[in-house]
Amino acid sequence: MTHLAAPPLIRPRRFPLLRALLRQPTAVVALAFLTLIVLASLFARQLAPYTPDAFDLPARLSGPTARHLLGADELGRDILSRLLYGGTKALLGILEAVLTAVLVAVPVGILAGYLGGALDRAVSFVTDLVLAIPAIILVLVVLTVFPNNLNAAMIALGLLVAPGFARIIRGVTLPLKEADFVAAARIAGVSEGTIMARHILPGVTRTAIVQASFVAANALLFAVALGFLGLTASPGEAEWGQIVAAAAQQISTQPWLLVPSGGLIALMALALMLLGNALRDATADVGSAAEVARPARGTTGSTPNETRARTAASSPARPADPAALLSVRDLSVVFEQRGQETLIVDHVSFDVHPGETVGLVGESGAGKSVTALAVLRLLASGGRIRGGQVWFEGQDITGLDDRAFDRLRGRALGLISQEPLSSLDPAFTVGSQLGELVGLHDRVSGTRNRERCLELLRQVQIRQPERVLSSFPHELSGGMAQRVAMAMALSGRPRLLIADEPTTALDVTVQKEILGLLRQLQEGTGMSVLIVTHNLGVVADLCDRVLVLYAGQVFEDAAVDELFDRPLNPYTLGLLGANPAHAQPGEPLTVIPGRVPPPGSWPTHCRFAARCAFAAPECTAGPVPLLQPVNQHFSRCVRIDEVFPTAAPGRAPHATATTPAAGHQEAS
Ligand SMILES: Nc1ncnc2c1ncn2[C@@H]1O[C@H](COP(=O)(O)OP(=O)(O)OP(=O)(O)O)[C@@H](O)[C@H]1O
Repeated sequence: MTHLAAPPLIRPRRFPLLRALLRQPTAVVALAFLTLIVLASLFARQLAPYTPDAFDLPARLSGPTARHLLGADELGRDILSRLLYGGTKALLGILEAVLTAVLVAVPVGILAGYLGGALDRAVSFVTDLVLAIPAIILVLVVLTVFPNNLNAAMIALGLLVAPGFARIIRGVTLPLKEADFVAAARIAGVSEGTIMARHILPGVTRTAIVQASFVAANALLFAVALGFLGLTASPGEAEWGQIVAAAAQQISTQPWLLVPSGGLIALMALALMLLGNALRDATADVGSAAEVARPARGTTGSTPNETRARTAASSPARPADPAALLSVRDLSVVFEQRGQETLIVDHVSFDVHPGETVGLVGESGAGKSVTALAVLRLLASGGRIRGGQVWFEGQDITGLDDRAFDRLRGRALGLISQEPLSSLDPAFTVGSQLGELVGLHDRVSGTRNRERCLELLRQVQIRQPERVLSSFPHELSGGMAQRVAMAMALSGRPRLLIADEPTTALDVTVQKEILGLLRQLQEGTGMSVLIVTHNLGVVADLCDRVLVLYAGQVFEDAAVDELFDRPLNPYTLGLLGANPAHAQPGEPLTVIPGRVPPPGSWPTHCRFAARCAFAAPECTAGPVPLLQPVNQHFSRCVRIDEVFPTAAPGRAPHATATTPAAGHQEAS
């Protein structure tokens, strides 16, 4: 029997972006360098060995010496001191440009993306216009109005880069606007202004930081260029552009002079760019959830609808459950075909606790298998996880490299598929294939290897294990092949077994045996099971919890008894109504009218609305969030109150979402 280690607690991590940034050596070096320059400039008076204009004529045009560490210019002025004193002006200019750009671009980008319409078109027009005119020309115009004024020039620069910056923020706002928690806040009656400030703004912050660092790098080069041309500094002033200009004039007599000033500016620009790149990578590491705003905290005196909507608002961004063996959060999967990506699994979240069996049900094409296979990184070619996290035993395994993940899969994570024969090589005996796995996991050979193989075959209740060991796969019946496949999955002593429709290919009596075996194995080993099935009977028999998927989304997530006693989603009602186990003799079986919309043509509103008997205008008004009307019972339906007055405990649903029809229909 496998003893489960208590999963380590997931400690909430603070400052995830900073942590991700500090894991990158280039970012650490760039940050350290920039901090040094800022501090040195701020404390120039204390640090500089001379005043910026102190002459030392004997030392003129000297290279580095003990008196002048970075050399002296054509008048014998100390280069180090001049660079230190000139830093404040350049850094202030950068700050002005960045602040102007951020203060304009972030609100404008959010407003344009969130409100759309005329404002969006106006921003788009202004952006195109500004991008068509070279920034330097507009800054020169500003400098003719405000001669020699770096502040005016840098504010103008900030205004000029703001439209492009705003366009990026707008792009990040668009998907956030469609997020479930934003829909929930809207349904709860939260004002648009509050939604933008509390839900959208935190979601665009990281993008804004990355962009700001690129603006800073450009602003530095711009400020130096203006100083170099003498447009924002007087000749001989201790200003970085002027220091470079003076050094450039002496290039033939003392080329060294360009090294400190040019080097400093080049290194600073490089550090800012590297920091921007590192921030972008760090943002990607932290995950797409990085762009998901924290939901609003509930307030006292909320109406039930508001409370529900807020509860739901927390669900897409709800943290991984530290008590869960497997915690999937906001998992999205796309398939690419002919260069086009189609969303198949859309922000699916669920937990599997130690020893728990969780069922994934839904009609064909709902995304059940893709969800399960994505957890195991076994997506068919063209499939890709686009977002979300998978936590296993308290560890975020989303970012594990393939080698580390391989060590997990096949050991802690096992799989049995719907086609057992496909997991067996027809060219080798069962003994040879099972023995190979035992050798890999237990590092035993010879008699001990064979003993373990026999033990595994007995564990899956194969009566003549010796004979089966020497059999080839084609000599096995379907049920026998599935038992062998289970023995192979068990050889790594999995803590979680993913069973992808394990009985689909088997006849009814064998199905029962295999399901009974699965239950016994689960109880005997304490492992958890995630089972993909069409069959609600299997769910009722085997599962502790069930997740109803529809068109790539979770429609209902509840404990099994709760789901069967008190379904809170019209789609689940439809599935239950269509279950042949509930058919009355002589009565026609009910079916859900219509078909599941195929991936790529999902509406932005409730995906089930077109087939739902309870559909009302609010169902097609916008995206429908996953609500939590009852503790640990989630449902994606905006009409729970009206359709299921049952949300109050103990009351059964009065209505069915299905229409009568002749014929037979399971969940598929
Ligand atoms: N290899 C693939 N290439 C392209 N699209 C795929 C691929 N595999 C799955 N899909 C898409 O993903 C959708 C969901 O597939 P999935 O196998 O997860 O459905 P399911 O809910 O398990 O249904 P079923 O019970 O019929 O297996 C399919 O309808 C299909 O559009």
